Amino acid sequence: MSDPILSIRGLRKSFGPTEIMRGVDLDLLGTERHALIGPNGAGKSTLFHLISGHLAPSAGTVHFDGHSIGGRTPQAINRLGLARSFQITNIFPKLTVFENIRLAVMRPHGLAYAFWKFIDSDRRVREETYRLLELVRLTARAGTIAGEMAYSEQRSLEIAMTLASDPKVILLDEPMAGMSNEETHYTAELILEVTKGRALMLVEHDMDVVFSLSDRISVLVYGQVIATGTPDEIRANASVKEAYLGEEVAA
Ligand SMILES: Nc1ncnc2c1ncn2[C@@H]1O[C@H](COP(=O)(O)OP(=O)(O)OP(=O)(O)O)[C@@H](O)[C@H]1O
Repeated sequence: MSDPILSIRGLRKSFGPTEIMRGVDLDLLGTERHALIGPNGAGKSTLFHLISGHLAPSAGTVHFDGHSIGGRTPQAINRLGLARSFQITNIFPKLTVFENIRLAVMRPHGLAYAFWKFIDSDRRVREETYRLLELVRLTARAGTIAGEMAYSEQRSLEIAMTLASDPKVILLDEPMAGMSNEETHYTAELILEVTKGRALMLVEHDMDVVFSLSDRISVLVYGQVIATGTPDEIRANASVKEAYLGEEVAA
């Protein structure tokens, strides 16, 4: 399944006297879908913050695509090809769907908002914007004000915006949160489709999604990875059952 594109070793994070990450080792392979699961407060969001540069590690290393990225800024890490979605907070709710995606397409080029008019004539930006619209099945919504769409459509938009920088690694934080069963199913299919050929790391509480979408799963408990393996391996792992999954999911 390819070599690791992201390697985490001995990662620690303390807030004051409290150690939240207690020596995490984790590899994300180049084209795998890898879910991070664990009980509330285990440190999943903190680990994402440490990978994406929103928090600096207290100790340990994070290597991404040949670069040591621990402690770099989110912008610097993003430029190297790691994109993180923050649910729908990346969206500009008063702009149209098209304008949102166009903005995301332009962002990696460092073009300022003021240049929109000029850029409007740039065929490549338009083409790429339409390609992404189509990829997330929002072409018919191009002219819709983003904030007026259904939650799952806003999620699709957000995924398109995450893809705009053509990242090698995508971190998705609870992509199904707040969705109906139907929306969850739709979004899972979409994630499968749009992350082909890239690495995905996913934090998600819906275990049906986790077990059907993932190539591998890591279980984080109290700031440590207690197991990494295929869905079948994780289901059968006695310490995972005991610490987290219980009999219900394992059955
Ligand atoms: N900035 C902070 N300062 C102090 N404590 C923090 C900070 N951020 C997180 N924590 C603590 O770290 C622990 C892990 O939190 P984190 O949000 O990473 O867990 P999680 O696994 O993502 O939980 P959930 O599944 O509920 O989202 C929690 O006890 C939380 O209170």
